[in-house]
Amino acid sequence: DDEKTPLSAEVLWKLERAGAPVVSPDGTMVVVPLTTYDEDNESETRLWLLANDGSGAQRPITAEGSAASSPVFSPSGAQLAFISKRNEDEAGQIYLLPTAGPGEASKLTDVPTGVSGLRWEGEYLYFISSVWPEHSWEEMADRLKAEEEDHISAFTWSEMPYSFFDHYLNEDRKNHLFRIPAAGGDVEPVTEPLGMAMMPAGTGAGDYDVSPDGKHLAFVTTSTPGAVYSNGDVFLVELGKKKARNLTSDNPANDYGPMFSPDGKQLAFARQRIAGFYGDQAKLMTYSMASGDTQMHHEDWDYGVSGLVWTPDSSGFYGAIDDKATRRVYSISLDGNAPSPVTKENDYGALSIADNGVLVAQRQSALHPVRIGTVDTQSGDFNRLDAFNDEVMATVDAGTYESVTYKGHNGADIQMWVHYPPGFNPRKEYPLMMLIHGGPHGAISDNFHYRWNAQTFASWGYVTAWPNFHGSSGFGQDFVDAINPDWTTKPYADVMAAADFLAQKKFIDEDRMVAAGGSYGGYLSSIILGKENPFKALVIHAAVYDLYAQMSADFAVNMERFGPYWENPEIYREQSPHYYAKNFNTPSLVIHGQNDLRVPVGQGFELYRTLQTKGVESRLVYYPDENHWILSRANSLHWYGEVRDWVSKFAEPGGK
Ligand SMILES: CC(=O)N[C@@H](C)C(=O)N[C@@H](C)C(=O)O
Repeated sequence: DDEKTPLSAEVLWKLERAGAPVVSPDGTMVVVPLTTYDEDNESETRLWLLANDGSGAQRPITAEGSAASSPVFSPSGAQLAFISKRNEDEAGQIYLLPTAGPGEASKLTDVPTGVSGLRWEGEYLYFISSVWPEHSWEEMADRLKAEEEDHISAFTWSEMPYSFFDHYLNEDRKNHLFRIPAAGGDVEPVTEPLGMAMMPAGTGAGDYDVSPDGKHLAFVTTSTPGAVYSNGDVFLVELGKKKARNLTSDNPANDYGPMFSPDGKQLAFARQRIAGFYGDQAKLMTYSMASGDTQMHHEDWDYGVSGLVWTPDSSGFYGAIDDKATRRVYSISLDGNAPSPVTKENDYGALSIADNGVLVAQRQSALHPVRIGTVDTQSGDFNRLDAFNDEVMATVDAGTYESVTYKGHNGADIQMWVHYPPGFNPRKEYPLMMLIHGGPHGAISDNFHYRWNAQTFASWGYVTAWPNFHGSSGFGQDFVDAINPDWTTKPYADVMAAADFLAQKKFIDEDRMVAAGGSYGGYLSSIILGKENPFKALVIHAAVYDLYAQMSADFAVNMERFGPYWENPEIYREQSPHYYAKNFNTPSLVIHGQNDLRVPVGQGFELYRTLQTKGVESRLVYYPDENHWILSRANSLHWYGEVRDWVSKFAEPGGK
């Protein structure tokens, strides 16, 4: 169709990105944050109200020019609270808006350190703020101002952790929970009087809950504050009392996600059992508020629990479950019956449930961005409520894709998504772009990726492939853990077998094959660089290239679980890509962001310098203002351009 355009990187940035929806208590309204991007590299998030009454009505409810996020309904549904930084605000504050019609948002808080992790429980709005303990708000405001004026940029640390993903942590400030009456009044500290802070980084509304009668607080924090490796535990306290009880002290690994049942009788949470292994499948736990008994449910179910919401009758949950390269809604009861899938294909997430059981979710696929709708919990049907992006997507000439299964390491079945370019002609021969996912303990689901969009790569004239190699999640715990501590052997064999499998297809030109990966995918790409491989070029983004240097990251691969390199050197010696530099000879595009604290940038420079020293054709793309991910519009378009130029140079695009 001449009128249509491919799903180019430019088109990706025209799309509006819908965040997590929240449904009103009566199920009639859904509020969703929607982020748009403009050509000046600016973004804006506004809240949209979608009617769940069959009318299709939808409208923005927050002002243009004022970012808004984290919507929560009041228990009656008459009001909506959200976080926004507007007018004279120095940091994000709580704003309130009536849901019944047009109205101005009114400001509720004036917290100099800002608010996050918002929940509305009974009469109160609860929130998290990163504060200097035992300081008044006035003192903190003065301190912030003084910091701005003293021009000292140094951080100092005497304990761990010191960084998280893309920012350094200020050790003097702690994450604490506060509450304020929704009707207005003073902010009251909740966790400070307990002498316990919340997790030092990445903490949010999912890390605490208040019982329906407003009497108890459950929250997650580390039971090893200041330690190199933290152990998240669930603590319970009667609000107003000074001592919180650790409900999970018997478990050496993380317990998280506390959620009181609607009848208040049980506290659910998720449990991992292997310390230092983020890929450990989480098990569903309940703690009885009456008896104090803790129970694990569905121990033998070979899936991890995630995205849980309680059913209104407190009999069980719905969850968004990573399931063989899809993410499905499952019904998970507490009556002993096995969990059962509600939806079939694609990728569902961000579940929100109304008091009457209306279940709202995001749904996406490789061919369409996130949509918002209700899920019929009997039939699994999705009833879409939004019309976001329909106009733009109607102009897109997308290719097709399919799930295939091939034989990987030792003949094991490996699932792989294969994407074909628009106008694909199986009688022609196409170049292959092999994509290697990160983690490694995640999976490529049937979802719409903005940073690594397989259809965008395909639209350049490549067949693209995403194998879910050994170590990927959603295919059972043994499959996940099959690559520990040896990160190399099986995934490398799986990727080679994927290339072989595709090279045998008549539509693949085996002289035009390239591979690209980020993070762990960059690790495996650098391993491939040091081994025999069929690729004409590699793209190596934010690579874990030096397992020893990875020790300085916020994720010191394998160290906690299998011991540090000075105790078990062979693990790291065998598997660190930098040790195979002698064999490097595949042209490589190396990409890294300065603010990447998950895989610190030195590793990108180390790899580039090694390639240059060895005279291997290579190019370094360095983003001084990006993190592990390339997030700004201009830099992302640049990234896609660099990747396209590099792969095109070594594997000419298009069918021949
Ligand atoms: C656990 C983790 O963050 N691992 C990184 C090395 C990684 O591979 N990250 C992936 C998921 C990414 O794309 O950020």
